[in-house]
Amino acid sequence: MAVPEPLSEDTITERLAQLPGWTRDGNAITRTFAHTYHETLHLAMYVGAKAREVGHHPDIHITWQRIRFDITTHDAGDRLTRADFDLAAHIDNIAEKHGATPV
Ligand SMILES: C[C@H](O)[C@H](O)[C@H]1CNC2=NC(N)=NC(=O)C2=N1
Repeated sequence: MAVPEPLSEDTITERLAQLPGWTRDGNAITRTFAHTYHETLHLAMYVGAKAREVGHHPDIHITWQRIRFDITTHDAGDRLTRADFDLAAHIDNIAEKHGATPV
């Protein structure tokens, strides 16, 4: 399979501007939501199902009433690609649908 192409800095800036709430952390993008501990577990499952569907997987960090998603493309040497931003948009939709509060 072809190696995914890392995005240019200009494109990263553009795509990030379309995803309010997501911030850059080096070569990853990250966003945290608040919910009950139980619901963060549900959210992880729903996002996991979407990740399986699209073939791109976020790192998921769950703590007390917080869930954080970190996304980068490992196949591109941990660089940002369009798949990262597409997945972030899916996560926003899922989080909103399930009543998670942006932090
Ligand atoms: C073959 C398969 O599509 C790849 O290994 C995918 C799976 N999910 C992935 N997820 C993420 N975040 N980065 C990847 O490089 C990646 N690669």
